[in-house]
Amino acid sequence: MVRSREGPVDIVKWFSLTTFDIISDLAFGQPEGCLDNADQPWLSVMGARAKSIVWYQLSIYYRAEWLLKWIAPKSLTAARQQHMQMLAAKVQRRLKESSHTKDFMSYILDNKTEKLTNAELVVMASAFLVAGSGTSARALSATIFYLATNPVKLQKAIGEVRNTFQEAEAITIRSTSQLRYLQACIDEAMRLHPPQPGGLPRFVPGVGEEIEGKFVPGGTAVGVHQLSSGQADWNFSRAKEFIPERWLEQSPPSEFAGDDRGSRQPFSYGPRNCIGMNLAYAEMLLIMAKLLFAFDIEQDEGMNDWTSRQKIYLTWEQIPLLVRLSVRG
Ligand code: HEM
Repeated sequence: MVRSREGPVDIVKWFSLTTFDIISDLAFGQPEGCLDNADQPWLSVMGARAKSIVWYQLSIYYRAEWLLKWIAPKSLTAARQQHMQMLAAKVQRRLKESSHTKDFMSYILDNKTEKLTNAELVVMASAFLVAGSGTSARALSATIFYLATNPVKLQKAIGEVRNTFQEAEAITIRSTSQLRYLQACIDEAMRLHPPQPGGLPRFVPGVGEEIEGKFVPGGTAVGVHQLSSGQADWNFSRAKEFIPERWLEQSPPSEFAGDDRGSRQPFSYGPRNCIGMNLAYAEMLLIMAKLLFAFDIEQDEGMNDWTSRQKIYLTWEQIPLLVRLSVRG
């Protein structure tokens, strides 16, 4: 674990390294060793790959994929290619060395009814690694940001963890499921700063459908913009404030009883929503509980506008969030 005796640490980077190692281990039976080698290429390549997606979307929208190789910045195209090569190498390594424990790949490879080609396995690897690491790291970073900028809530979350556990070894996936306040902090952070901030498009089927009282013709792409719906005053009371309590049952019903909780769906909704949601909560609660148990946390100067400074390229641009961690007194 990182200590900031030498100064602040970029918590975005350390969460990203942690979640990448976890998903790599679960999916491929091979932790990538990112926490021991913070300068490995995976994170930078994945960041550049995310940025390159806007060029693909643009060219698809205008039906001009052939233009891509001229308009997309070369560095982004190169990062995308490097990412695919690294994924292909990872898949090959896993195919050569069968895993001692059951990983996600075991189930895919054991499936004899639908055998996947190498190319399909690489795309599947990409889905697991990209969907399963950056998203959780983003939610964790946002939770730390909002806690560090709201010291009263931070103390409440720390209190819950330290009163529940007397020793670090007792902090497990099973035992952290009882941390209601911490879970509410994560939910509130994902409301204000959803890891997938945009509206994931879906096409209206057939000739069209009525949506919210308006007819929308078939073939139209529709979606609910998560960042906007999470922060809309008509969905949430005191919408711009970080108030984890709104996610907890309260009696008598609080001022948040009228919140439209369903308007916020960070894991999407319906048959193609996130298959990793339960895993994500388990992983986030475990990481966050261990961090708050062991460290006192303070935000570094100049970080107050962290959320408003970053751009969105399908997902958030990765800019550092500097915090000071000191071993609890
Ligand atoms: C806070 C953490 C996470 C968030 C906010 C999140 C969010 C999402 C969202 C919004 C989608 C729908 C994407 C779309 O419709 O295009 C999705 C899909 C998916 N997620 Fe997650 N995710 C998280 C963690 C994970 C984890 C840990 C895994 C690990 C396995 C994972 C695996 C997937 C996969 C494989 C899909 C595609 C499902 C499908 O197409 O049927 N996610 N996720």
